[in-house]
Amino acid sequence: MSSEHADTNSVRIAVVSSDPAFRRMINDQLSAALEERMHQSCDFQIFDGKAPASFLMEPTCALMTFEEDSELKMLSRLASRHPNMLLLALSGNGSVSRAVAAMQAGAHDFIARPVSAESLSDRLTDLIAHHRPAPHAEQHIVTKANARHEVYPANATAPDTNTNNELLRDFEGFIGKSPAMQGVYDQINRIASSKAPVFITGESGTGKEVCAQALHARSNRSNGPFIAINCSAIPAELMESELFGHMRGAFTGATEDRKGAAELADGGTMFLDEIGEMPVDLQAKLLRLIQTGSSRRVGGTKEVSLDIRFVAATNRDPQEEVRAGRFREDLFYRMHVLPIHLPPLRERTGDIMPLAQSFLIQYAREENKNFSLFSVEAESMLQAYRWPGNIRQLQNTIRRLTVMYDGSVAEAEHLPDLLHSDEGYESELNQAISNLREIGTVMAGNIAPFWQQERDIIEGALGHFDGNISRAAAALEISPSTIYRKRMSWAHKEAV
Ligand SMILES: Nc1ncnc2c1ncn2[C@@H]1O[C@H](COP(=O)(O)OP(=O)(O)OP(=O)(O)O)[C@@H](O)[C@H]1O
Repeated sequence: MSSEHADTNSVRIAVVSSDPAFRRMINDQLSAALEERMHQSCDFQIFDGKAPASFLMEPTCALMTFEEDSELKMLSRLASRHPNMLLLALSGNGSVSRAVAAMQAGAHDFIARPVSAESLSDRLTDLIAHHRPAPHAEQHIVTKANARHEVYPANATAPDTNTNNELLRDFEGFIGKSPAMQGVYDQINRIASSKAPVFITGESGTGKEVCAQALHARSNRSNGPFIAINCSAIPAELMESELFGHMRGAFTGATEDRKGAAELADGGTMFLDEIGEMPVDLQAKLLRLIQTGSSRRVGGTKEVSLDIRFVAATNRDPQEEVRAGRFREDLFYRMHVLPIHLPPLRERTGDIMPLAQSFLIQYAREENKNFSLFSVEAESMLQAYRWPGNIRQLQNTIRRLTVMYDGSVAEAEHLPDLLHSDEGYESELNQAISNLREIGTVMAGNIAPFWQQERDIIEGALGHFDGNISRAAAALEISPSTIYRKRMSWAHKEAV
């Protein structure tokens, strides 16, 4: 495994497998065999079943087990997102059709399992030595160097050349330079080297997993393992053995001794995603691990001392979960030492376009499309929308657009109906009105009709932006069509 002193030339290898025995083989045998064979240190990152949303630093190679047809999608996503990464698929079903399916999904090689650490390390050494990354030949990626020579259609805005290449991230996998995110990066920098637990909160899709990986990458244990456990994805009855491992015979089906996530994370970081979903009795055992730094396998008697940095995340209100008895109070206070909150996208609207632009370029490349820009109208709509599903929703919106349509400019009509509707705007207005009522500031006769006040606000914004409807709409976080519609209704009101 990666030593604490691994040099910067280490070979980065990602492992994605829901099979604990395979993960254990990698940890216990492959890493040493490979380092010996390659005469180079190797950094392993191990993921339990679900391929990560993104890597902080692209691995040279990824090993992925796939036993179900449904996993092919994940394989093909990994392959298309990381065209330069060597991708090795392994399956217990060594049939020709399985191998063909893997290669068609983008794997560079296919290996039937079981496979010994020695043959796997021989094969890997050979593949890595001969792997030539695909050149980044797609010309629709505008780089800083050639951006000045691009000609943009009249109704489109030139992309920010600092953000339109998905390889350009602002901070360890994050895109976004808003003051709110600068604050997050600053916090990550300040706390990364501490061993104290970190507790990340934030709505779904705000980047909590990206944040956990950034903390690991900036820590002095970045050469150690990063083990991610999604507590909502593991059945309750398997969770204890997933976390702590088990001894042979500990329960039906435990046919051999097995390390759990805790032992695998020794020397590195353990990310407990959706920690509030962990069964309460297991939370007590996790607390003990955090407090004592020692762990015992299910059915075992021996305690092992471990050196782990814990990072937990939840998209719920943890204090509310404590009140409801779903989250142990003692565990909450033990984990809640260094809190980080990821702000929702609607509170950092300045990040919307850099993110959208980067996703557009990335997905256009994956889908073999030419999209490279947004029209001014599309941009206004993206900026005006409130993105309740945050960055994940923005990502999905842009992916859908690149799959469904063609062209080089992403237009307003390529965006889903949701973004065209005024629903969000209307409900906010209603909320504002009821707030006003509540604080008793509405005094009949002493205040102008609502439509006139609304007109003053909108006309004020238009004046500020020299009559530019798109920019005024974006600033007011409403769609341009709302402004057109309101203007018609005021004309009508004034005429009567
Ligand atoms: N600032 C960002 N820049 C680029 N991509 C981001 C950013 N934030 C999030 N993402 C991407 O958005 C998607 C969702 O992020 P992530 O899984 O980290 O969110 P999450 O908060 O952990 O969500 P959940 O609570 O639903 O698990 C991922 O594909 C991630 O790579």
